[in-house]
Amino acid sequence: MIEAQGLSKVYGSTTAVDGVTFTVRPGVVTGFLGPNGAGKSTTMRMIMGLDRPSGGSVTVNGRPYVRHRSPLTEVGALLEARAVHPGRTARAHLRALAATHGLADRRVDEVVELTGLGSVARKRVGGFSLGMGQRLGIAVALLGDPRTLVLDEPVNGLDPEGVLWVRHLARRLAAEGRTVFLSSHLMTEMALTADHVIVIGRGRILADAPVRDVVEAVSRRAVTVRTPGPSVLRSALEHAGATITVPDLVHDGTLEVTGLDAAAVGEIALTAGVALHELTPVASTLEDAYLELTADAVEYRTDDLAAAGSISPTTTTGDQP
Ligand SMILES: Nc1ncnc2c1ncn2[C@@H]1O[C@H](COP(=O)(O)OP(=O)(O)OP(=O)(O)O)[C@@H](O)[C@H]1O
Repeated sequence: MIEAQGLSKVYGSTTAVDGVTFTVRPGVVTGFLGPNGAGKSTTMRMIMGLDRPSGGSVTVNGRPYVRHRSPLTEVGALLEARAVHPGRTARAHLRALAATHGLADRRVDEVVELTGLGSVARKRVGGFSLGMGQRLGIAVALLGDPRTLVLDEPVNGLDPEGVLWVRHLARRLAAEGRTVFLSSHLMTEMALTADHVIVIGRGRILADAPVRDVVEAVSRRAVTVRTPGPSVLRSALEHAGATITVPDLVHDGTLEVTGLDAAAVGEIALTAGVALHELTPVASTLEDAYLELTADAVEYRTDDLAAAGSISPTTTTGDQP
């Protein structure tokens, strides 16, 4: 379990992380999504005790990272810019780490096997591809058989087979009851891997909810409707507070409506006495939801989604620059 409470990090005039509060629970894969510079890596570094918070706190399995006596067996991490001596072999690197943490060499063999590094374990790390480097980083994270895993962009640089491998690994580790927190900017990948997502933008939490709720909150609010009476329907819908995002461009009576779900649009059409030839909720993906969440003013989007669905925003108020 990872618990952040009012966690902040300020670098000079940049507020990288702005008072975030969230809990990452065991038994599920939690995705950490956000555009570049959103504060994901900074948050993960604070979880791992590599950056000192400017405010608030974060604990792993009930304690700050630095207060764990054997942190490697408590939490394993893959963070960006991992420093590995390029002249060392992967196995030597893992054995050195294992030795300093009192772990048996047998565990090194296990993680080499688990991460598919068998064929390159005796090669120098300096010659590794990005993908092999990622696998080695994941091997390090798994070395202490930790209850909690923090993986920053674990699929970065992996080929499709590697991406699939990370997905299965993350799901298996969560199914074993571990806490799995992984960041990505690949929305589609996250939709397939994560059960729950925390979306961050400009250092603030934009959504903290099960993946399906984030997607539903967006899809519920976009509907395609086709009618022989578009102008009557349009004014009735606008009167009810909807926005017509795509007007009847090809003059076949098709409108795209946001702000109301399909049921509400159907009822308004009935009241207005307009026939409908089509009424289709627009299927959304996590990518749509994510783009919508991160596109606009933070507070508006957070409140809006919370009102539309069961998403509980962690951010409250505050002026966004
Ligand atoms: N050591 C540092 N010194 C100064 N500013 C920093 C430092 N680390 C991060 N920042 C700034 O803090 C903000 C958040 O950066 P962070 O790397 O946490 O974002 P991110 O979500 O991980 O983005 P990315 O996906 O690009 O890695 C950015 O504006 C970044 O420039």
